[in-house]
Amino acid sequence: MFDSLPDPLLRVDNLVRRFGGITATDNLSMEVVPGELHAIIGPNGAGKTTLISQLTGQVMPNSGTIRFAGRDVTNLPSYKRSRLGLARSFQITSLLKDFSAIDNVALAAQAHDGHSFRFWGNARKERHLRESARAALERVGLGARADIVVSQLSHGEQRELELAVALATRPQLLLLDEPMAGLGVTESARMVALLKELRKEVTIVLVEHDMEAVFALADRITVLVYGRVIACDVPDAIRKHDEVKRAYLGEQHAVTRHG
Ligand SMILES: Nc1ncnc2c1ncn2[C@@H]1O[C@H](COP(=O)(O)OP(=O)(O)OP(=O)(O)O)[C@@H](O)[C@H]1O
Repeated sequence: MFDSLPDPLLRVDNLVRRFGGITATDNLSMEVVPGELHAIIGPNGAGKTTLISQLTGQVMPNSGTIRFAGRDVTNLPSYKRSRLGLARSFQITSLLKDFSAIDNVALAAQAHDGHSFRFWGNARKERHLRESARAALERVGLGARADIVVSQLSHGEQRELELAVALATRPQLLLLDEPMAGLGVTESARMVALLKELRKEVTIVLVEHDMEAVFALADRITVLVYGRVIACDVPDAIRKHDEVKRAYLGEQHAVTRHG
């Protein structure tokens, strides 16, 4: 995809995070360049979610640095990173089930603009919030479902709504933690098609166990095992990488064949 890599949008250097005796992030360094879809894969417990949580500021590292858009954000709280343009797709569990799809997106946009949730009534009235919320819903294909209450949306639609909520903050970098989890074949295909569109507009870091989706979408793939980066390369090279095959892809293949 790139002849020579542009300056990174995100740069992680020597990141370490321990939980008791476990080193969940073990001297990890990586870069994400503008415009790429960078996937992070690895076996269960490899430290993928812990890494994403450190990028957003929900978990603080023991040591190392995180630079985003040219700034050292290692010690910044989550809301300040969000203002700089770093967004994590909200989990379904954080959607407000009794509110409509558009209310959920408008509230997220409002919170990002720095208003308190106690003024949620305004999110229903303020035109610019409604308009940007509607635009975000259109982008994920939920335009016609804007007024449906979340609890009435299908699982796949709720996943799409999570994306719209993240997009409403107009991020420079979108962090997605397992967007395909729990989706059926048709819903997964829809999500892949949607991410193919979104990647044209926003840089994406994708944590995903669905290897078909990862290899269809990623420009580059970083492979984690026990909190360490064992490889970072384009999909074709990752597929052929001996240590990756041994540590992860080979093992998955064996599970699929015999499981
Ligand atoms: N809050 C925590 N307290 C204690 N240990 C934790 C905590 N969060 C993560 N861990 C441990 O850190 C390691 C990495 O976990 P993490 O959830 O980041 O892995 P993962 O690659 O996202 O796994 P999965 O693919 O199963 O989601 C695991 O050994 C996990 O048990």
